Amino acid sequence: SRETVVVDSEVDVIKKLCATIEDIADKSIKDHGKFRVGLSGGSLVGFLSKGLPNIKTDWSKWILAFCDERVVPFGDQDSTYGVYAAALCENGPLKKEQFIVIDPSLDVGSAAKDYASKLGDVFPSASLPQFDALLLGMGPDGHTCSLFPDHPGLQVTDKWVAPIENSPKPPPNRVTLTFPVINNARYCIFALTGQGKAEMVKRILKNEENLPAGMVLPREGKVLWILDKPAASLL
Ligand SMILES: O=C(O)[C@H](O)[C@@H](O)[C@H](O)[C@H](O)COP(=O)(O)O
Repeated sequence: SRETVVVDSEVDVIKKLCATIEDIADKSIKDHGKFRVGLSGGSLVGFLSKGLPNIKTDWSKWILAFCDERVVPFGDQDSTYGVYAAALCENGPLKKEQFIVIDPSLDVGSAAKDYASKLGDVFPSASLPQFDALLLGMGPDGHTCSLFPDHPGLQVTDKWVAPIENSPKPPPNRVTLTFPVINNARYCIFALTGQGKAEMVKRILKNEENLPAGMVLPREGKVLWILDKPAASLL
């Protein structure tokens, strides 16, 4: 099922996003003792860096993986893990050991295989990883994770993690969760702000065009789009 919530501003998007995460984390920890969440990069990093430290949760039960990650050294400004670690570990509530990270020293294909096996350790008995929540953004072209329009990565169904070597959004080399994993999540949450996303939001949520972000429809789970007024202005 898909739900859309429109709030006034970015501050409200952050509040709604973090309140929703707090609630899902609480339910997940009560249900199976862990909260297994996938993080995206882009503007979501800023939203979570600002909002997460305020939530009430048992941080020790969190396991954080990445919906997609750039295959660059962790110290590189393009490393999504690197930015989250600086924001949430150095003097924040999380420890680096709680993050499931790629091995950036590998080539992209090997990094994808390596990451899939690390996910296997997090979801030991599963035939398919089932994240409690995947936190997503959407690019102005309708991409999400590192799954881009008209890109072969969209069709991958025999892998949990796909290598992307020609990402239209720099840097070019990334690994990304694939749709079998994405649509096996209990919750997928998009957080979008700004007029720059309005056209694509309309094409996906109103016109139902088949773009990557619109293909996020968890089989048994829920997808929630949290938009500020500018991003929702064409709905
Ligand atoms: O690593 C990445 O680049 C992100 O995972 C990417 O998928 C992001 O979510 C979208 O590009 C939206 O980015 P913005 O929110 O910054 O527009």
